[in-house]
Amino acid sequence: MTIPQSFPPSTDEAPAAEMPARVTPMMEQYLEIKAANPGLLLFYRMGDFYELFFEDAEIASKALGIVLTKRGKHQGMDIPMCGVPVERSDDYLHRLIEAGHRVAVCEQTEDPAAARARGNKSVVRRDVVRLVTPGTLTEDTLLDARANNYLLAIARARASSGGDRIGLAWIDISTSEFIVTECATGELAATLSRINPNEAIVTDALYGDADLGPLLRELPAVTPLTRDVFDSATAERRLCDYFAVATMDGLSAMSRLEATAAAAAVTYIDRTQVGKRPPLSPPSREASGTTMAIDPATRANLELTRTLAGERHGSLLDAIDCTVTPAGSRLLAQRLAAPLTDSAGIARRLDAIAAFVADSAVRDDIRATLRAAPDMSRALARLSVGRGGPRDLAGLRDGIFAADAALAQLQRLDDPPAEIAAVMDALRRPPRDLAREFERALAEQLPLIKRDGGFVREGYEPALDETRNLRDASRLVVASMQARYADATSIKGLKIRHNNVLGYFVEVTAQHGDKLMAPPLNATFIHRQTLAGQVRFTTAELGEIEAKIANAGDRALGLELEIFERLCALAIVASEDLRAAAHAFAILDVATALAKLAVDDNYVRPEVDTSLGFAIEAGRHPVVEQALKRDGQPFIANACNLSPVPPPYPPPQAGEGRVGAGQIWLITGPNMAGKSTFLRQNALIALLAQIGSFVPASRARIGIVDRLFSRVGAADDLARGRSTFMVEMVETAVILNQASERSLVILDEIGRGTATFDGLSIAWAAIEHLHEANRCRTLFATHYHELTALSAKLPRLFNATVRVKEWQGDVVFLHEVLPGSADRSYGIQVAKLAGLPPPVIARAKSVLAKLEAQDRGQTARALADDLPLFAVPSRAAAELAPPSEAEQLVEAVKALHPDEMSPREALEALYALKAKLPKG
Ligand SMILES: Nc1ncnc2c1ncn2[C@@H]1O[C@H](COP(=O)(O)OP(=O)(O)OP(=O)(O)O)[C@@H](O)[C@H]1O
Repeated sequence: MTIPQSFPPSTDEAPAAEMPARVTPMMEQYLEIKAANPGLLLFYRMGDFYELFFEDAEIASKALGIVLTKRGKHQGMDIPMCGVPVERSDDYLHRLIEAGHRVAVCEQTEDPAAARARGNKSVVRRDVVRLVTPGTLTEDTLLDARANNYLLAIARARASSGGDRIGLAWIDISTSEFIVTECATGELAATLSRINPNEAIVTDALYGDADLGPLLRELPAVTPLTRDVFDSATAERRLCDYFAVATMDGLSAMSRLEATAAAAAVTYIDRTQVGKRPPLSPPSREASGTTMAIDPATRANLELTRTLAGERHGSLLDAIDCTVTPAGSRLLAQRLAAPLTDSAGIARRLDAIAAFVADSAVRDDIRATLRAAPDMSRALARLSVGRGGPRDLAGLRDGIFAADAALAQLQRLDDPPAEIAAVMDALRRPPRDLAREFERALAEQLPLIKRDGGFVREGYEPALDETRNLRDASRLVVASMQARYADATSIKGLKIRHNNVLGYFVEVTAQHGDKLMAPPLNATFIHRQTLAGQVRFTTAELGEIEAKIANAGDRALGLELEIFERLCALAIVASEDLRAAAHAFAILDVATALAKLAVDDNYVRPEVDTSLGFAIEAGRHPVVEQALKRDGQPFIANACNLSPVPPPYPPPQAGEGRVGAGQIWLITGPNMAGKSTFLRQNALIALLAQIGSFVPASRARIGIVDRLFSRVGAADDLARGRSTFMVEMVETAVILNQASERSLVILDEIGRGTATFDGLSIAWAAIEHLHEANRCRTLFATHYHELTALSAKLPRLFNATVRVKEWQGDVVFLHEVLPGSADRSYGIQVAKLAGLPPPVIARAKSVLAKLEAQDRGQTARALADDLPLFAVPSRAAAELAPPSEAEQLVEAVKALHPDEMSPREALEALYALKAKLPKG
């Protein structure tokens, strides 16, 4: 929008007259504030409304579906305007934020009377009190209770070892969590999809970067900022300032790059909260490699937190989420997004679940306690930025009492494992006096917002009781006045009512109106308003009593607000202890929920160690099993063994001798037999084991998986100009280039998106590469039965198939995974089941018969004999050839980002480049 520099005039806040010649003081103020907040919609407070003008009004009216009106003119043109009532502004804000907008909320910061006192033409002072952006929300109404709301700052720097490094800092101000980490640029996509931020901030230069820019612009909201926000030289100072400490050393160990991102995040929070600093936990550092790396495609394909259609229902998270509190649900989502790679950490979580599996009585009692406990961390965050209400104080009170209840219940556990012992310590922290004080202070029924008053309990503060009595006594006087007036005028239906515009008034029906307006009654009753059915009056006596009531009411509210601030301050002093207890509740919720899931759905404790093993007995798919159960269908459990050495317990249906040696399972089988389900269930079991959950199997031994890759399902990515096949190949390339021995790879029908022979050849070569170069644990499902010939040459390749039965020309799916290979796909039978017209089925059968006459299998067997299987170029060899000096120089220049460098950094870079030149 272009902001008009000169404006039609007016003398006050009344709507501008048609075609005035000067800028109104109010519009002048509006334009100044608008110019100071570029890129944001301005909610400009006028009485009970937030008004929007010009292009803001056009955008908001369209996004919110509200009426666009006009107010005065500018340069002969109407000024578009729309408004939202302050009372319901949260709802409108929510919709604007969802639609990707950011909003500056501008309030009146003085009483209109004070403005009038300054002179006729004075405009009420207004200031922006807050910028509402997707990553900096605190209100319950604006937040999803079950999901974290992260603001992520992303900083980039050149590492001393060469290549770029990325520093990341993410904060949920509604819960105070603050985490930092570093990664290589190649890991950014996986890291972003793990953090799943609601808003990211980056430098202008990074936003425009040819490589990383597109990745960033895929996030739900990205705000590019000027370089100073990401200035590494001032980062430490800004962080110290925020945390009010002399040095960050005592709070958190961070790299310079992490500190740069962290400082950018707190600077942005400072800006958006306009001076109110939400308390944040000191940044906790996430060391790289401590979580399982899962790239965005795998995350999406495995439908971890959302299905491919974008629904929570049907995702793994939805299937395993038995938590009873929003904070527990958030923690479970966090854990699922970042499975651990440290077996001790996993064991700690599993121990806690095991304790609650063993003691169902304690588990059920804890869950009942948690169900009634409020979301303390979000209540606390709202109170600390001045947006809390009486119910938030009550939330903290109830939370502390719930901590006592939970502690008593946990003490019934015989020998609490480490995680539960830590939870118990945290639950002891919040000061009990605080809860007792809140208990004494707060009334039974609490209003949502403090300005409504009435939340302080009678008897808590004598001065407040006195003022309230005065106010209530005056109200009684009004009641008796009504009776007296009715008597004196002989109008039975005379009422004294109240509204915000007129205050107290006498109301009679239209038929009695004339009587009060005629002598002698008109000496007492002063006409105020005539409506269709009623006439309204006031009297001098009523005016007086109204003033008394208003004064007493104002005084009472003032006292209540003072008490509120006092209580709020007490809570803030105890905020660290309260947050610790809130987090302990979340841990307890997750542990008891996963224990309940384990018991209800018959999950077992996995054995997770540092080996490269992978042996699942009677594994099931957690989501498909639940869906089948709802329909009364059983899920057929299947074993899987990808361990490099024979395990002590061979899977029940395994073939002779070969199972233990197989690292790649090549699964062939008819359509609809359950290949994809089998692939995914094994990946999900590994994932569940590493978040520290029991798993759907009768036994599972899993050597830590460092990266999980999947290539399943196919969808185009038209937005990025990629066809289905291209997407498939890009994802396959990532796997072949990056999977290591510790990775777990699942590949479903590689190569099916192209011509048969191209597809078969690609699948063939990919398996050889996985076997020889990647050497990772792999599940590979395919309809190319020719690939099974590879097992003759690849010693760690094992053929498995999903069994079906043919019955009267139809196919019956048994869903059993067995050693061996399928001889056919039964595609035509499945097509028949799907309802393809009989002539098409008949024709397909005859075409198939002809095609099968030309035996492709023979060619494949010959290929398996011929191919130089071990000629896969080793990565080490490729890495050995050192780059030339010229290549090194070019790489070094390419890696420079002049827009992100200070003059000093630029000079240093220049020296470094010069030093790289060949001597002489
Ligand atoms: N182990 C199982 N027990 C019971 N039902 C199963 C099992 N595995 C799969 N199913 C059912 O069979 C359906 C098809 O499974 P899936 O999609 O895994 O088959 P597929 O072999 O990959 O098929 P296609 O080759 O056509 O992609 C599933 O939706 C599920 O309802």
